[in-house]
Amino acid sequence: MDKRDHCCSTHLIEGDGTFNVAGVDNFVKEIKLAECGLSYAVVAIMGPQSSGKSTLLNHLFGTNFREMDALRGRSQTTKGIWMAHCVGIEPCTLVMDLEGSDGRERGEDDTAFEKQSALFALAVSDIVLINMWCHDIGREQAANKPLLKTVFQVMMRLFSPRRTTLMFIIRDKTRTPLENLEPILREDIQKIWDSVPKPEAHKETPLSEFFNVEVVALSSYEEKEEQFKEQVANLRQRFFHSIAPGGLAGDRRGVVPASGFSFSAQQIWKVIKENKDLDLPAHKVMVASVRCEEIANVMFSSFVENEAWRQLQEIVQLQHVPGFGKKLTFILDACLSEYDTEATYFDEGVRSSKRKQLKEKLLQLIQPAHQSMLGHICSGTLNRFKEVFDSTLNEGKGFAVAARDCTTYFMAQFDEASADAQIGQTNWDSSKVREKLKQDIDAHIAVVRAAKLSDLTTLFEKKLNESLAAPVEALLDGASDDTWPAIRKLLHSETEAAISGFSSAISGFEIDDITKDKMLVRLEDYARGVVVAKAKEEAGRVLNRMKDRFSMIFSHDADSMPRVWTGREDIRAITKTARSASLKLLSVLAALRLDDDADPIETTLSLALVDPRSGAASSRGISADPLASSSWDEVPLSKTLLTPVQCKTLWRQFTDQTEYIVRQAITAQEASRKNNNWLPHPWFILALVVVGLDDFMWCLRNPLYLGVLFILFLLGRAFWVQLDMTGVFQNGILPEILALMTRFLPTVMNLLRRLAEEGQRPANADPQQNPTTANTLRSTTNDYSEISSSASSEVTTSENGTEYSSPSSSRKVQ
Ligand SMILES: Nc1nc2c(ncn2[C@@H]2O[C@H](COP(=O)(O)OP(=O)(O)OP(=O)(O)O)[C@@H](O)[C@H]2O)c(=O)[nH]1
Repeated sequence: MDKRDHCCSTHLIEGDGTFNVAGVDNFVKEIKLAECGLSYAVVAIMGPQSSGKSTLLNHLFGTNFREMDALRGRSQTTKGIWMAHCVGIEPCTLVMDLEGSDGRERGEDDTAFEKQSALFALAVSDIVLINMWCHDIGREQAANKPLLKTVFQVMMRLFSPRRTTLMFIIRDKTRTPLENLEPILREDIQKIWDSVPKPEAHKETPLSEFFNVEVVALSSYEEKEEQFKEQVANLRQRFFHSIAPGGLAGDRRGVVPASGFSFSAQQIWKVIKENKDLDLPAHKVMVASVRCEEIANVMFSSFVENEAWRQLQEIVQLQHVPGFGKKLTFILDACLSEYDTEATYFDEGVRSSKRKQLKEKLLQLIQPAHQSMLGHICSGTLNRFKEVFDSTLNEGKGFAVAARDCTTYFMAQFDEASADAQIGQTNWDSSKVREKLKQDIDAHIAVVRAAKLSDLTTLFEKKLNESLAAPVEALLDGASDDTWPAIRKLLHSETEAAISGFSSAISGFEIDDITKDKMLVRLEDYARGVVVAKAKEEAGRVLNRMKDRFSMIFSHDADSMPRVWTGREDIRAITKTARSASLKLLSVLAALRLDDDADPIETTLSLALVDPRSGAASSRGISADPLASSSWDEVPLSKTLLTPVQCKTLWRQFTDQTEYIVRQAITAQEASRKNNNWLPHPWFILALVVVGLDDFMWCLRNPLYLGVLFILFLLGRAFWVQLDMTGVFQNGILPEILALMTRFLPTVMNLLRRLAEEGQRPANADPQQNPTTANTLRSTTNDYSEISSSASSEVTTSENGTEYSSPSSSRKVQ
């Protein structure tokens, strides 16, 4: 197997100058270089081609660099730069085998790669071994002189922050002791150093400031192998703990952390290839910046993929997660700690700045989850507040106290929960969410408060309605002098009771005095409003009420028994009483009297409607009709239920619509009288008196006389009816006798004509169409014409919106 395929070595830079990125990365992973931090050393070897460099390294570090086969002659075996991991040396030591200088393969003039690789070795290594033949010491044309010159020249382009160890390995040492050779060598080195042109800043800088020069002599491997191996074994000891102070790689300034080695070497080679000066301190910062960025990105990705975080993120979308803050703090801490560990050896400024950026990125990532968590806390707290608040109110606790206690308790609960959700690495402020929760709680309290107060108000209004509406209706229906005092008393007592109950019911709300007074006044107004509404309602149907009352009184006796019209009743007196009672109803409902103020309405109505011929009304005359007005004296419009004009119209409708009842009663009374009258007709009695019983009997015996008497009776009766004698004599006897004389002749003529017509009509003609009969009935009822009014009524709308129906459409009282 090719020894170069061994896993612990790699071709770092190929012969054509290509940096083997993938190979180096694999190599670094293989030897776990990244875990070494700063505890590693890099050794490089330079020297003429085929000078036994690979042989020395393999014996010194246990590597497996390809060595030239001695039998095949001296030719180039190492091309470019190789790197291997030293076996069994602590700390981790990397060794680079450089292509030999002054090689025939590249030609005499091609020294570019030689310079580049020398500069690379100086920039990357802690120890540079310079392999040289013993016989070259002191020689003017020594093979190592151009190499040393190159090393010193390129050193000027390297802003090195540390001293590199230059270890000269003298191969094939002779019998001349090293003590004699070393000064000659150092003198040679100094000469070369002095001959190298330096920049102004380093004109006087001694070689020792840049290099720690060491000299080691080895016997020939080919001729004295045993001695060679022994000397190499001794030399190997010097590479143990080489990074300790005073060791070969003791100056650790500017060392790139092991995890950045690959990148650093790559960048250095890139700069060298571009033939630029190499600013190692700036390079170190650049490497730190790139590597810390890389580490931060890896940490961020691993956080995103972290199973614990993913679960937490998923659950918190749906529900409250107990211990959210602690869990997330732990995951974040682990992530940042890992970053710290990885980036610990890089430049502190760069490291901190990249850590800050990583933390910001992580916090940005987790913030939505934290917000969700606060949202759950907020909504959960609000919901529990609502439940507890409701149950506290149901337990009977005062509203204001319950609201205060619950608010304090649940705000504290929120504070506790939000502290639990707080992430250690942040100082996120939850005050806005807290403020929002407080607003939500206050809004809920306000809504519940308004609802409770509304319920209470409705309850007490309902109670007032129940305790006032029906009793007031009953009181108004029973209209009497005591109606309004009774209503006032009822209103007062019920209002007092409601206010007292309402006051104690709202005491727990801790309402300020002004608002409370307003609420009580509203309740008081409501009670008054119930009475006013009921009074208006009753006023609107006063006509029916009046008719009902009239009908009730007219049709029932003092014992509330239905009347039977026998003829002995005084219909006039009964009618008057019933009308007075109805008028009382009208006067009671004409105005609101809730403030104990007397008014003249009843007197005015009585004088104007029941007894218009007496009192003030008649004395003032027709033009001073007290009801011809739309307002009452001493009664404001606000308290007027029925205006005088409306009362007058209502009264007219009332009398019209009740006239029928009176007529019926009169008819019934007449019929009853007729049925019960057993005396002879007055004419008969008069005839008896005038002609005496004998003559009367004679008349009865003589049919002719009887016929004449009958004709005379019929004529007399006809005259009586035609001349309307009953009505006539009501106006006085003398004037009517004169009037009769003027009407007598036309009446006789009319009578004769009608008798002639009667004689021609069929015997079974309709008796109802007989005007004589009708006139007879009219004359009978004429006595009561003054009671009823013939005024026709019309549809009238009162001020309070009540429609008064015309007699034709209104319901007749039966
Ligand atoms: N004289 C002498 N020859 C040696 C010594 N060590 C090794 N050699 C021989 O030198 C030859 C070259 O050996 P390498 O180790 O391949 O030399 P190198 O410097 O690595 O060669 P390149 O990689 O091609 O530059 C081999 O034949 C070795 O046997 C030594 O100490 N003295």
